[in-house]
Amino acid sequence: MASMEVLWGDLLRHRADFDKFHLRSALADDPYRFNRYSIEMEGDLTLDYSRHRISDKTLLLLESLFEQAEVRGRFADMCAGKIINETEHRAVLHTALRGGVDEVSVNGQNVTKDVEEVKQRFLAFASGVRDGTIRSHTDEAFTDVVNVGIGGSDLGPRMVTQALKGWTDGPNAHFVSNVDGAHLGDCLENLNPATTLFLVASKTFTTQETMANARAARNWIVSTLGEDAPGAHFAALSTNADAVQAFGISTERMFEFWDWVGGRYSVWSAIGLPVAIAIGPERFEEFLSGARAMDEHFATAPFRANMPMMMAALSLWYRNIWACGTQAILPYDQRLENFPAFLQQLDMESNGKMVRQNGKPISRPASPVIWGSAGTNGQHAFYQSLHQGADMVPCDFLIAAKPTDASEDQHEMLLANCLAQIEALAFGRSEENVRAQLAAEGMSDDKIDRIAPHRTFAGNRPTSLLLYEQLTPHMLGRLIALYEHKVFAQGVIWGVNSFDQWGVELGKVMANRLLGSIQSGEKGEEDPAVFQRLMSYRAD
Ligand SMILES: O=P(O)(O)OC[C@H]1O[C@H](O)[C@H](O)[C@@H](O)[C@@H]1O
Repeated sequence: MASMEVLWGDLLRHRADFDKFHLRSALADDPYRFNRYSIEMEGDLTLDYSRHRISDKTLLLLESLFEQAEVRGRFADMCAGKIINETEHRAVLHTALRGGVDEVSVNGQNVTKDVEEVKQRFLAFASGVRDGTIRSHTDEAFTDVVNVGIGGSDLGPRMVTQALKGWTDGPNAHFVSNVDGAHLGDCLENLNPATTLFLVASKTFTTQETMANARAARNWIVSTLGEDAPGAHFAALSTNADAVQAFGISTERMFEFWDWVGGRYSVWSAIGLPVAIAIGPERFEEFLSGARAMDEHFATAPFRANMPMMMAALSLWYRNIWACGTQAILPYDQRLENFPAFLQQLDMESNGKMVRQNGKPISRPASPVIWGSAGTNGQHAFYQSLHQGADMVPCDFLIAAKPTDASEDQHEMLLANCLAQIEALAFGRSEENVRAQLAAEGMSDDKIDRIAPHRTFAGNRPTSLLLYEQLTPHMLGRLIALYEHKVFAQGVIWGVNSFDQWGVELGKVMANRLLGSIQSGEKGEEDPAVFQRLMSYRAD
């Protein structure tokens, strides 16, 4: 089989086959393009990738790349608990958190058994909070739950809780992450301390922002309910039992997870407790089962029928062969408005690297910038540039056929807008067509010459569509795992370690040093030149 570099060379040369390609004719000339370039799973989830600058040959070359990199074998290694996170010497086992897997052990730890035990504990806690048997210091049922965490200890549970609002029947959920005191302050403004439960979510239990917010929350409870109150008003989700106890939360109120769960992959662990409180244990199990179904699909479906592999392949094609620096995530679902932010961490923290697992530089750029927002809002903001800007931005559109509980007529408008955008991006509008229309409207030739270039859309802009029946817990579990595996497959092809994040350390260390300087007012040798100006503004 050809080596990876030969395959990359073949792909680069193959790009020239698209010099005269346009999606307008590709779609119009081939009535079977959707049938050939779409994948359906479980009868209610479709990936339509027919609007891409690809041919069968593209897919054959990309498939060879996946085979050569042994993506499937690497995934099997991951699920078996091998130490694939080499720089931190850790296994990567978020797949074991979904349950229903063969027994896995890591360094003598029976992972499957521990996962099940902790899950039963945190789901029982969720039930107790929901039915009011777990009560506050003042012997009341909790009305509000505040998750205090950041990064993976915030983005996942925040996004999932909002996405599943249609399935929520627990206390009100709130999420506080930013070290900016306004975040916690604004959240607590309308809450009653007597009926508010805090979940301190931190894998390490040392993160500056989370610990600062947790201390402030504790002070709020003590100042309103007294010194004895925090025990009833706090629980911890963490891997660090000592730090949890030092903070004053008892081990009965601590729900643990393990170092083989990366922060951005942790919503399936005890970090999912706020989700379980919001939707209940049964629906939380359905959420897990969705992810498990996608794990099985990724492990077993052939390349052309494998959604995560196809999405990874298309993303590689545009990133490395077409030099697209960004990719947009556009959910036509207001409740998925935090999905792009969640995927930013998943993709960019996993693959935003320039060094391979073996320490050597990568020969081509890895993770693109991931960005986006909910449709239709984005249409009235940045879509102008998607249609007529200089950069080609491959986009993922997501939409449910049926709304969860929005009105049907407005959902029809949402559907129409979503389909209209993918068509407009693919087909564009030719100058000839624009000229004909302007002439029919009675515009003079002179004016048409001036206006037509502005109203012409080049089109040929690639999009994927993820179309699903409804955003149920099971469906959301599948969608998240789909992107997890997409990111994994790309990481394998680029040869990076997708499971460390050393790039976030330096800023943290420097912030700690600067905090000392800001508190004392004395500039240290390494502090920035602007420091004195900052202090002069603070003094006024
Ligand atoms: O859960 P914690 O230990 O508080 O970490 C929270 C977050 O902070 C770090 O800086 C990492 O970049 C993230 O991957 C992590 O999710």
